Amino acid sequence: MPGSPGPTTGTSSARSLGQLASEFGLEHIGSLDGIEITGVTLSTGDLHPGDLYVGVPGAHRHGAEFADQAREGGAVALLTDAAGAEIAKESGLPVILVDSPRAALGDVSAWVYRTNEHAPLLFAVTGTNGKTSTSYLLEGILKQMGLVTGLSSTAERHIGDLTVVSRLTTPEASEMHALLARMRESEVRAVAVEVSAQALSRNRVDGLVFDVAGFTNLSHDHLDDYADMEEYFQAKLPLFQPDRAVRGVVSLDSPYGQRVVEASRIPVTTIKVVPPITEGTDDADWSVEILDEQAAYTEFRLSGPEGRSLVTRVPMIGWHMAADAALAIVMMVEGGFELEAIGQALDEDGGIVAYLPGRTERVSGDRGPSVFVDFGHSPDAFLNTLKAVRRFTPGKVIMLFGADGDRDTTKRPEMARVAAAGSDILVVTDHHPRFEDPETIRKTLVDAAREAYPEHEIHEVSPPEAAIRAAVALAGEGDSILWAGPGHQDYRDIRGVRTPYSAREEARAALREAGWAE
Ligand SMILES: CC(=O)N[C@H]1[C@@H](OP(=O)(O)OP(=O)(O)OC[C@H]2O[C@@H](n3ccc(=O)[nH]c3=O)[C@H](O)[C@@H]2O)O[C@H](CO)[C@@H](O)[C@@H]1O[C@H](C)C(=O)N[C@@H](C)C(=O)N[C@H](CCC(=O)O)C(=O)O
Repeated sequence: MPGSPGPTTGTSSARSLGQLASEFGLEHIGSLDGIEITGVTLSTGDLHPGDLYVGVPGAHRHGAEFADQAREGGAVALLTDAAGAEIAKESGLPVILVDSPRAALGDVSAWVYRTNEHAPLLFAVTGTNGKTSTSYLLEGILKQMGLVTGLSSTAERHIGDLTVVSRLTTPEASEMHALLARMRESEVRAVAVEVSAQALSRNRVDGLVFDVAGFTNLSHDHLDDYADMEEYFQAKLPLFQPDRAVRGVVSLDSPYGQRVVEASRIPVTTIKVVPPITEGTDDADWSVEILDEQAAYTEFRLSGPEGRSLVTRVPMIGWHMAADAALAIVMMVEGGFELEAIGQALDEDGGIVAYLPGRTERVSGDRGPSVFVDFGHSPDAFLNTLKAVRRFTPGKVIMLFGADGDRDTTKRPEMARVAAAGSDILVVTDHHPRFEDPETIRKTLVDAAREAYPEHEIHEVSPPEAAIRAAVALAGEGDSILWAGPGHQDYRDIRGVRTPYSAREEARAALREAGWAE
């Protein structure tokens, strides 16, 4: 079942529905006598027999409309609001009433799954860019320290060595707690969780208190969901309050970092790259100095209080990846690990060992142009990745990208301008058009780039299969192609249909066809 962590296997025993109602002081309709629940879900798509189905009023439908389907799938009760109870009154399911099912979901799930009994060390990472990278790097370094780890990220969820597909960056609270219960059964000791602003706005991490919360940066994104940057910024702040995290590590590399520090009500440690990326920020507790940038790795020195320091390598390109790795290390230090022990473990392996699917992932071999596939889809992400690629590219930098349909449209012109400014050649193509006309999206991008850089070489090629082949045909030995946007994803959303598609596979095929790879 995609996205579902699956049922727990029994070490988390069933809980009495009557006890749940009395524990939370909740009213109910129908008898709860003898009813046992083994899980919680708010989606019939993720339902397991024995679940409590939570009927949430959604953007499109009230979840209670699916109560019959839930009962047929094995749900033993419904938790919903008064409107939901009215909708589901013929379902035959006993109903527990709450004012806001979404707001109740986290605490109820934590109780059902006993999440806070023997909880692993919990790390949360938030920010516009670098959430996935920092989470994977945390997981990688924790593994190098010999721990059994868990991961919840945009790309994948990991329970030890088992991989579960991700649908949302941060799963709904019921799925999150079920995931943590599975992790406990697998004796996971430390978990890295990517926390989106949407997750904080929609109660998806309720019922959890993270040991350490990390902030990467904030820049233009998600203005389809938030009225402006200020509202988007404010959505991040609840993570840095005592009911959500014990301590925080905040990067000062974006101007918003300083404001996160000021608004936090938990002890916060700061980190920043030197020389600074953002002028005028305070000195940070920890600093990151980039020592060497190569196509295969970035080497950096991390220096902190009391003369502590380490030098290591992250197997990714760009200062921003070193910043993410350093943030992960300082989060571990705040989580109780000794910097010296971390340094020793990394030295034994020649640096950090982590594979980040579709994060400036090099898909080319030794011959021909270097080709990188990246997930970055904001102006800031484009800027950093293009700078990194430029640094080790002796020849031309070709930027291939498109923009998301039915998502923040205001960032498109800036994406195009940044893409043109940092490249020698632009190839504009399609990404997920969703319900928008792909040609119109491409036109916005091409027009914005042309207006800002009239002399720039721009090609408009659709579909992306043809665009990557066009980019490869324009490239030679010593050149680089950066394909920004699709990253790890294995589909394209075209008019609501997820068509199987992998940019990484397409890029490899294009290189083979051009004779650059076997
Ligand atoms: C805007 C938003 O967050 N929407 C989420 C919301 O959908 P919705 O309110 O439209 O739900 P609905 O279709 O009205 O259905 C109402 C309820 O009925 C249930 N239902 C519905 C149909 C059915 O057959 N069975 C069923 O049980 C649904 O699970 C839901 O609980 O509840 C759904 C169920 O959990 C989510 O899948 C859905 O996320 C959608 C897919 C989404 O795209 N969310 C984005 C905005 C998001 O959260 N993005 C961030 C991105 C972060 C980043 O890029 O950094 C993320 O964390 O992923």
